[in-house]
Amino acid sequence: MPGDTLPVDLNAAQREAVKYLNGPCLVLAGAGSGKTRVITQKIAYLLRECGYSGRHIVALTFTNKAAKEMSERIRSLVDTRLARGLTVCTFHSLGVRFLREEAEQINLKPQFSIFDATDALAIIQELLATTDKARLRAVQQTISLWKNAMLGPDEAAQRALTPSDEEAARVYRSYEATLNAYQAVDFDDLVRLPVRLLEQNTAVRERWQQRVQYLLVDEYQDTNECQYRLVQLLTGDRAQFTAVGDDDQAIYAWRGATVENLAKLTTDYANLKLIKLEQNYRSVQRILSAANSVISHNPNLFNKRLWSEHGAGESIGVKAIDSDEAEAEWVGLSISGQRFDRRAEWRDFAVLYRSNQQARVLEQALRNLRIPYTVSGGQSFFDKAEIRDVLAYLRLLVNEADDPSFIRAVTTPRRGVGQGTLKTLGQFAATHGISLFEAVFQIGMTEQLAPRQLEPLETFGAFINRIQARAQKDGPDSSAEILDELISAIGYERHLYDTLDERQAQARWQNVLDLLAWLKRKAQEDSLTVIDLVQHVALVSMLERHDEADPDAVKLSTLHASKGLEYPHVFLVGVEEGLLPHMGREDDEQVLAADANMLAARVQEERRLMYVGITRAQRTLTLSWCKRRRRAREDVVREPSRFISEMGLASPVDASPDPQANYSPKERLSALKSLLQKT
Ligand SMILES: Nc1ncnc2c1ncn2[C@@H]1O[C@H](COP(=O)(O)OP(=O)(O)OP(=O)(O)O)[C@@H](O)[C@H]1O
Ligand SMILES: [Mg+2]
Repeated sequence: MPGDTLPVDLNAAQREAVKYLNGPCLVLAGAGSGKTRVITQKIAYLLRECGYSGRHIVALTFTNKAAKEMSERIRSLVDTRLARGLTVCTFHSLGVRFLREEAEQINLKPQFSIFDATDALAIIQELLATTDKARLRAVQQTISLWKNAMLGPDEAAQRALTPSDEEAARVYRSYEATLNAYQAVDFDDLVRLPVRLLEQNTAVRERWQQRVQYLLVDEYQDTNECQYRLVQLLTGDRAQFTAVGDDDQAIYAWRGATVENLAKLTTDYANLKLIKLEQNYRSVQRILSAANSVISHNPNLFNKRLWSEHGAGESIGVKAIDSDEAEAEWVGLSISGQRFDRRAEWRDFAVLYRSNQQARVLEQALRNLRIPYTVSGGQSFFDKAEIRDVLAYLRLLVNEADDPSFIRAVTTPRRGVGQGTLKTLGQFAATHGISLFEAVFQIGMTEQLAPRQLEPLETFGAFINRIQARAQKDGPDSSAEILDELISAIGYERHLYDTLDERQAQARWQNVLDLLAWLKRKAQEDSLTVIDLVQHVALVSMLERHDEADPDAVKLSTLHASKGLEYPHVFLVGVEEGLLPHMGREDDEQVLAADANMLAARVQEERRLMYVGITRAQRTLTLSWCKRRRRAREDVVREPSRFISEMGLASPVDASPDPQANYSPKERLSALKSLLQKT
């Protein structure tokens, strides 16, 4: 029998959740109630007390960062030896591992490429032959929703009712064929393909069910249909799993996630153990009350109310400011002042916002004030041109069939391969059903290209082959060396200085160096070969930036990316109608205005996002909204968000928690001076 050496810092309900092993278990509870803690402690319990081997436990988190934090936490709780083989990762990373092992079963090479949203959009653009961004994105979104609902091109075509869905269904078919030709999968496939294989192939299913003896899922409310199926298939009839979630924090409906998955568990598993947690360990009571008050305006599936022993805390501040620039500066000054007054660290502060576009002014203001900061959830580092350039080479090394990477690599830096050459090469490849890279070695025999066209192609081919041979032969120890060799052989630094002004070239080269340093560190830490690295990178680019180290810096983050995290002091900026709740672009606004149900659903999802934001705060929360904001080069008049009045604050407008926060810079400076004199 397992002993009872659970740590004392679990309450009765948490303990029950940790120790429950008689089948499926759902922990349903509000923010900060220790759901994630239940998962970590349960893994430790399984390893230490119940004789589970790490190899048989899989824990799924929502982001790579959350996975990393969870692994570290577990390693601090149990002996490294015990945790060996343990899998803590995102659904998508698990999908990559699965597909690499099972690739042959679905006619995929284990070195398949993973296409991110930008790659996918480029393919759709080519197929649709339009540059209308809104239309492209709509098609992409529709395909993605179909994939997540496990609908293939045929089924999609059958169900398509509107002309735009019919168009999307046509594109879907060619899109699949294109991915196939490139030996590539997109993000949705990382879950969809494993599900399909597990459903169709009994031997594979039994093997995986043997392997996954206990499964844990964090942030369960944001799983989609496909992810739900994966959980079911991996755990089989034994259904040994624990899912934790909070329906009030479901913020990914727009990506096909469905909170109904929570309710569905209760119907699919008659023996489901449902555990609720009610004590919040994160925030002071005022913050919790505000969160409870806002979310009570939504209809919900499960009723829950949180309480905290942390005391009332300071009152929540709401600041109205003239413009977004003034708001950013005010936030920066307040943080500096509070850091001093509260003897806090920079890392104790987070600034959260609804939309990525808000980051730019905030970054500018913090830079001006010399406040260190990191940004997460922003425009991905991996979307920068220089990063995509370098990664194209790596992707091509790993998967020769990746034509988009071939084109990018062979033309950057310029090496005398022009559009005409590429076109001839493309036609040759298409006629023979081979990749562009293969075509390089075969087209020479046909005299379709002049010698001066052929020569740079062949040189390029030989160069890639040479490095490829090393990458395939050498183990993780050589990853760093191979990377260095590749970058210097490409001559990328010189290319940047040749094509850009010095300042830009310098900035971009620095990004490349950062990428290399990060790749090398990853290779070393996790003992990854160049091939492993490339697939790893594709996943990181999905949600988060490469901010793995935790420097003492203020955290700037979108609300979406702040999920699951906590900070002593939170500034929630831009709390305005139109921005939070977000109504999207103008065309979106019109669509919403015409459809009451859609509008209501949107506002509810935005309200949950507001709830997520409020509940990130441990000790203080300050909101701000701007009377005017720049929108597409125009100043637009704004109103405070309805969510502010829904918080039920005593005197909502301009009630600042910290009287000093209302000081002008000059006043603040003198306040600081006087404080300095006193101490
Ligand atoms: N029993 C406990 N005793 C003391 N502290 C606890 C306890 N349970 C959780 N905590 C702490 O409370 C905070 C919130 O816990 P955790 O992050 O696990 O909550 P959560 O329910 O996952 O929140 P979210 O919904 O935001 O993801 C953490 O700092 C955690 O260490
Ligand atoms: Mg959590």
